[in-house]
Amino acid sequence: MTFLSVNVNKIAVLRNSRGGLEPDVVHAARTCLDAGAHGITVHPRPDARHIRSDDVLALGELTRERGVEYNLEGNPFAPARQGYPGFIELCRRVRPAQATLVPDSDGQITSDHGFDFRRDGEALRPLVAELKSLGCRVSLFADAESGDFNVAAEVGADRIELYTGPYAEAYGTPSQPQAVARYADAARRASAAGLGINAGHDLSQDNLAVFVREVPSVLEVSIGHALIGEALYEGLDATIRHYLQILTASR
Ligand SMILES: CC(=O)[C@@H](O)[C@H](O)COP(=O)(O)O
Ligand SMILES: NCC(=O)COP(=O)(O)O
Repeated sequence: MTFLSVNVNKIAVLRNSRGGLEPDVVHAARTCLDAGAHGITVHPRPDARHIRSDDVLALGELTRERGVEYNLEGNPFAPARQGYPGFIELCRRVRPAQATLVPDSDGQITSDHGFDFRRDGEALRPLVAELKSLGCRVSLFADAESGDFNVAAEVGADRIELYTGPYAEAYGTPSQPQAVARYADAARRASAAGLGINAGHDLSQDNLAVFVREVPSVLEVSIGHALIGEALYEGLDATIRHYLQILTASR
């Protein structure tokens, strides 16, 4: 079964909009895990617009206590600044089970592309090596169109995370079949290069079933934005259970 890692960034967006401690990111993450989610994802950004360093540490403790996967995502090249020690330093402090490296620029609204492995490979190599020495599985954010998964494998990555924004955009439109075919092809090429496959960005209860049914070997999806929105209507516990039903039925 494809694992569900719940991204709780959006809980922190709501909390930060007023200051204070509510809604509580750790409480929300615990509720997701109680409902059966396999892990927790966060993607702290240097501007600390949502998840902050203290959240990263607190969720590290929760996931360790619960024995579940912690997936820390972020840009390893963004410099440290006041309140943000840098992505690799956060990984040194919490040693997440999985570190997902994402090439986003500071101030970007959200992630919108994967690595150019030919251009970025040599810069990634020592970072991947350090993360692996910390005990992290390393995943690299990737576009389905990338032709260079062999380079990602060669610099030491264990997995790629397919950036599913374009799939979500194509879903329900006449270009859905071509989009699905592109992702299925990407997954086959990445598997052939020896990489495991994760996927994420703008996945939802609407578009998830087709993705996991048609794209082979997806080990994990990380989902946040749509899921937290859906939880406003359905409740967090019920929403997680619906996602798990979708993933179980698509096995
Ligand atoms: C890499 C990825 O697709 C997600 O981590 C996404 O970028 C979430 O980040 P935001 O919640 O800041 O949009
Ligand atoms: N890696 C993708 C992720 O964590 C969640 O992305 P989204 O569902 O918030 O778009």
